[in-house]
Parts: sequence; structure tokens; C-alpha cells
Amino acid sequence: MDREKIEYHIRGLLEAIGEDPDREGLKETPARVARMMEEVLEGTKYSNHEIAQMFSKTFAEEGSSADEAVVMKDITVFSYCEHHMALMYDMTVNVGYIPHGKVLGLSKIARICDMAAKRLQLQERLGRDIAEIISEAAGTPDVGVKIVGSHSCMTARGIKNVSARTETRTYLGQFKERQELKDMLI
Ligand SMILES: Nc1nc2c(ncn2[C@@H]2O[C@H](COP(=O)(O)OP(=O)(O)OP(=O)(O)O)[C@@H](O)[C@H]2O)c(=O)[nH]1
Ligand SMILES: [Zn+2]
Repeated sequence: MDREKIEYHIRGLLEAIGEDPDREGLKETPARVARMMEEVLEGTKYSNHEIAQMFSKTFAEEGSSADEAVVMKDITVFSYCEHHMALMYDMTVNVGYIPHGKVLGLSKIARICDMAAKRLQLQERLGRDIAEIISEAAGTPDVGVKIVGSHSCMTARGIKNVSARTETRTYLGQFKERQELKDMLI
């Protein structure tokens, strides 16, 4: 990510909206926004494959069978819609997978969701990204992801429907066929 270029353009943006980028309160804003973008869009720097490699700490769990799903619920993330660069907030992600001989470190599931969300996203694609990364990191074809979130491009502007929540589900492998696995993500 090009921090200097972001600073330059944020300054231009402030001018374009009729602000004085040199007034006291805004002097440091371009640099601050550039730092924020580096942080909140960090996932842009990595491919799904690279994120899977970063967070692939697993433990052998030979006893796991095809009937045993690991489910983590209510992982909170923030993302940014690619249409308006507006915040997706109040988002929770539920992730389930069936281990095939190894289990992922629990914190890595939350880290994967966090990093995949730190991109300009669509909620639907975020679900697919998380499913794909979990599948590779845990070495399993069986993954389910449910996301519920609010989009500020719909709540704070436009239609201004404050209560609208979007639910998306992504199923890979056995999660496509088995209702009891889908039910675990509810
Ligand atoms: N499918 C999907 N759509 C999204 C997501 N985030 C934002 N959108 C939608 O993207 C669409 C962009 O529509 P446009 O008509 O190009 O933009 P707009 O004129 O600002 O639309 P309005 O929001 O209806 O005022 C809107 O309907 C948004 O609600 C997302 O994660 N998934
Ligand atoms: Zn939007």
C-alpha cells in the first residue's frame, strides 16, 4: 500500500469537498487516514492462499471423525463495501468445519475472519473468502460460514434503513448436503 499516495489524495479530497486541509483540525488528517487505511485494509496485501499460510497453526487430532464439527460463533469483524467504501459494521461471523485429522488453533479462525474482512468487500465474497481460507488452513473440504451484518451504505445514507441486516451463508463439501451441519451455524 502506498501511504504517501493515500495522503496526497486525502488532501485533495478534503479540498474537493470544500474544506481547508491546512486548518488546525485537519492538518494531520491525511497522514492519519493513510495509517488507518493501512490498518483496516491490511488484508488487501495478501492473497487467500497467503492468509491460509499465515494462520495455519494446527494440532493433530486423529480421533476426529466426519461427524464432529468445530463451530465458532459470534466472531466480530468490520469490513468495507467496495461500492461506497462504506463501513460494514455490527458484523458477526459463524464458522464451522469438519476436521480431517487436524484442528486449527481456535484464535486462528478469528484471525482469518478478521484479515479477510480487512479488504474492500462484498458480504457474499467475504463469506467465500473465509470458507476458502479455512478450508486450506485446516486441510478440510467441509466448511460452512454464516455472516450477519449491517451496511452503513444502506443505514447511514441512501435508503437509510437502519434496521436492515444482511445474512449470507457459504457452504463447502458436506455443509452443502447435511442439514444438521447447516443448523449448527444458526
Ligand atoms: N450484494 C451486495 N450488495 C452490496 C453490498 N454492499 C453494498 N451493496 C449494494 O450495492 C449497490 C450499489 O448500487 P448502485 O445503484 O450502483 O449505487 P447507489 O446509487 O448508491 O444505490 P443506493 O444505495 O440504492 O442509493 C447497492 O444496492 C448497495 O446496497 C454487499 O456486500 N453485497
Ligand atoms: Zn455500499
